[in-house]
Amino acid sequence: MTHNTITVSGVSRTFQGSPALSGVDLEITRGLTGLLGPNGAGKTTLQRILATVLAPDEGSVRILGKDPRTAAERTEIRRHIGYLPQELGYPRGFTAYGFVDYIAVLKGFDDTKQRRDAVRSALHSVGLDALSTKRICALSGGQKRRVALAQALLGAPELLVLDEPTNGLDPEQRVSLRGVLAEAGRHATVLLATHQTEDVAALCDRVVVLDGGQVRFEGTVPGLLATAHGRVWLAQTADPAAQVSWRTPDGRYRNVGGRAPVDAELTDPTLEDAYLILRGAAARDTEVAA
Ligand SMILES: Nc1ncnc2c1ncn2[C@@H]1O[C@H](COP(=O)(O)OP(=O)(O)OP(=O)(O)O)[C@@H](O)[C@H]1O
Repeated sequence: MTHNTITVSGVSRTFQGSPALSGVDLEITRGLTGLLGPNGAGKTTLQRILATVLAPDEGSVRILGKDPRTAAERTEIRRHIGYLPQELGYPRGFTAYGFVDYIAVLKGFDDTKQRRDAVRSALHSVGLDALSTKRICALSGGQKRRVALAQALLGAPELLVLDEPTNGLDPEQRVSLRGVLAEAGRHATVLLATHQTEDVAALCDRVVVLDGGQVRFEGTVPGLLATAHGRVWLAQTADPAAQVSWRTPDGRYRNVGGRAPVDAELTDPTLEDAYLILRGAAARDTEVAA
């Protein structure tokens, strides 16, 4: 195990008697790992544990070679983490620059010049140079999200825990942020929770799918895609054999999952298809178990 690796062993976490995570085992290595799953799957709970803001009820994690249960090691981990929570509150009156600079002070950037350079670089990387002196309350939702991402990127941390970083961004911004995240993934361990399967397909080496607090898939993006090969077909009608179907702009139906008819016109699956098929299998397993 290198120091860039995150190891999650038998982690469970319950809220008011309901399990949010149940016996999660994972290894997350350097590069970009996508974290997919439906609403309530446990993605945010897992990310909060990895960001050391929440402790598991059971199991343990090792983050960058350290154990967050020990105060000194937890502090050391926090020095090397950039965390973008799902929601971030901003103190009233701050400009974008002022807020990111404030976080830089809290993160312990002692040298003034280095701190200013780091703040400017983080704001530049999310395309906010021109808006850096604007008050955050006057920014749009997507612009605020970019301020939040800038504070996570400060100082090029070894571990980036990002909860839906591209949420609310317009297509140009999403694509431009892919460049930032891809660059970060060259040097850091990045865990990217998202509902955007296209972002995972475009960016990530590996993918984890959580559902009902359990790991449903852990592997490479091509590995997840391969599970859908031969299971997506086009037809003139919605095929009852499919798990889901929808009408495409050319008038034909895209049928996903289930068993393709023998003479079906198969088409290449997307990561979204593979994810939907996996979700369907999870739903069937739950029905059988009930
Ligand atoms: N602080 C909390 N108090 C009570 N229940 C919680 C808390 N945090 C999470 N939960 C519950 O734990 C489960 C997992 O929630 P979590 O936010 O981790 O899911 P998620 O995969 O991030 O969902 P989403 O995609 O909607 O953000 C949900 O049932 C949620 O209601």
